[in-house]
Amino acid sequence: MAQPHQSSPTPLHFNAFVMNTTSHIHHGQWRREDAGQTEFTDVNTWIELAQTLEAAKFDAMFFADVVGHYGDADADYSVYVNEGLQIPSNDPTVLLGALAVVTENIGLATTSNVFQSHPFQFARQLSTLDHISNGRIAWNIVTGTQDNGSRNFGLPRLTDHAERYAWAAEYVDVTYKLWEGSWDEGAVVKDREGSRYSDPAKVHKIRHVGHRYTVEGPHLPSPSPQRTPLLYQAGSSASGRDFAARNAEAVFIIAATPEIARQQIEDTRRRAVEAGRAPEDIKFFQGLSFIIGDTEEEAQAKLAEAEQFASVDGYLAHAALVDPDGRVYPPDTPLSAVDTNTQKGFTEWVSKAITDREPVVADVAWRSHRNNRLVGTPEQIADQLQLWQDAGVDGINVINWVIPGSFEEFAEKVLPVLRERGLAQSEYRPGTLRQKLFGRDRLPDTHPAARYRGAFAEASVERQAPAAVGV
Ligand SMILES: Cc1cc2nc3c(=O)[nH]c(=O)nc-3n(C[C@H](O)[C@H](O)[C@H](O)COP(=O)(O)O)c2cc1C
Repeated sequence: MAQPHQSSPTPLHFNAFVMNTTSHIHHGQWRREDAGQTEFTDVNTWIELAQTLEAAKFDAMFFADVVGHYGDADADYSVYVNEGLQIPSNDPTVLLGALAVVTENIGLATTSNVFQSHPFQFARQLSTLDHISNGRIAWNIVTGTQDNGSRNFGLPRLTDHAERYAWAAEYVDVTYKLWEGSWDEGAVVKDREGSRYSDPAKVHKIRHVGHRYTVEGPHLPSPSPQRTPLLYQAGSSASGRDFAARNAEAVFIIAATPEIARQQIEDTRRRAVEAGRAPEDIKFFQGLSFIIGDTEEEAQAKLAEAEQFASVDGYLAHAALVDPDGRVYPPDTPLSAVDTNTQKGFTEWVSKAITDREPVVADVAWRSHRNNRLVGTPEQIADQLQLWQDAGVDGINVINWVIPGSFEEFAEKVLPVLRERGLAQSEYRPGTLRQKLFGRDRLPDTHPAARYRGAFAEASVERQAPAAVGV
C-alpha cells in the first residue's frame, strides 16, 4: 500500500530505455505484430519515437549498447542470431546525431565501453554531439561483460573485474582532461579584425601519460555547452558502486525490490560523500517495465499475452553466466557456487532477493523477466512508483516490450495520473540536460573532473615564453 504523500511531491524523471537492435531486454516480443523494433535500421523508427517521447516530456532517451554477444562458451552463438538478441545491432552514438537535429529538449544518452574507442577520439565524438544537440548528451560508462566483445578489440578475453574499473578510471581521466582542462572559458574569440579565431594562451595540451594511454592534446573541439557530457554508470558490484560514487551523475540500477534499491542507493551515496561529493550529486534511475490495463482484468490479459511471446531461450542466453573456463553454468547451479567475472553485481543482488531457498542460475534469467515489471491500472502503477521514490529512486528507466507501443501507452495512461500527483513533469526546464536535471550546465567543483579546470594553463604559458623572446 502506498504511503501518505508529502505536501509537495518531487517529480520523478523518466528515461526511455532502448537499444539500436531488435531484441534488447524482453526477448521474443519482437514476434508480436505491433513490434516496431524489427525496423530498427530505419532511422524514422527512432525519429518518430524521439518526437513521441519529447511530446510526452520524457527526460531522456537512453541507448544501451554492447560490442559483441553474450556467453559465447563453445563458440555457439546461434541462439543470439535466431533471437535477434542484440545482433544485428547498429551504433547508438552515430544515431544520436540524427536524433539531435529533430528534437529540442529530450536528453540523448549513449553507452560506450572503455575498450571500444580510444578516449581522444571518443571525447571528440561526444563534444561534437553535445554541440549539435545544444548540450543534451549523456554517456553511460561501461566496462564490458562479454568475452566475445573483448575479443573483437584484440583482447584475449574479458579483462578481470577489478582491472576493468582501473582501466575505466584512467579512461575517464583522459576525457576529463580534454573536456575540462584543454580549453579555458573564452578561448574562442572569433576576432576578425585581429585575425585570431581562438586565443592560444587559453588552449592547452594535456600531455597525459598513463598506464594505458598517452595523449598529448589539445582537445580538438572547443568546449560544448556541457563540456563533460552528463555521466551515467550502471555497475552494481562494490567496485562498480565505488566508481559510480566518484564519477557518475546518474546511476542506472535494476534492483529487485524497493528495499534493495534503498540499500544500493544509500551505499553509493555514502561512498560519494567519502569521495568528497554531495549525496544529491547522483540521481538513481531504476529500470522497470509496465503492463498497463484500464482494469486489473485487462492488465492480467495483457500480461498473459506478453508471457506467451516470452522466449525462455532468449532470457537464459542473455543472462549467460560463464565459469572461469567460459562454460555456461547449468540452470540448477546454486548461485553460491558461481564464480563469474561478468555479472558479479547482478548475481549478488539476485542472491539477496531470494531468501526462502537456495538461489540458482535460472533465477537470474527469470528475475529479468518477472521482476522489475509493474502490472496493473495506471493508479496502481502510480502507487508502486511512489514506493520506489520513497526508497530513494529519482527516476525510472522505462523498459519496453514493443516500440513504440510501450512508450505510447505509458505516456497516454500513466503519465497523466502521475502528473495529477505531482510525480511527473508537465514541461521541460530550459537549457542543457545537466541544467534540466541539476540546475547547472557544468559539473560541480566537487567532481573529480573539475580539478583539471585551468590545470594546464601554466605549462602552456611557459612553453610560449621562449617564442615570445625570439620575436
Ligand atoms: C541496469 C544495467 C544496465 C547496463 N547496461 C549496459 C550496457 O548497455 N552495456 C554494457 O556493456 N553493460 C551494461 N551493463 C553492465 C554494467 O555496466 C557493468 O559492466 C556490469 O554490471 C558489471 O559490473 P558490476 O560487476 O560492477 O555490476 C549494465 C548493467 C546494469 C546493472
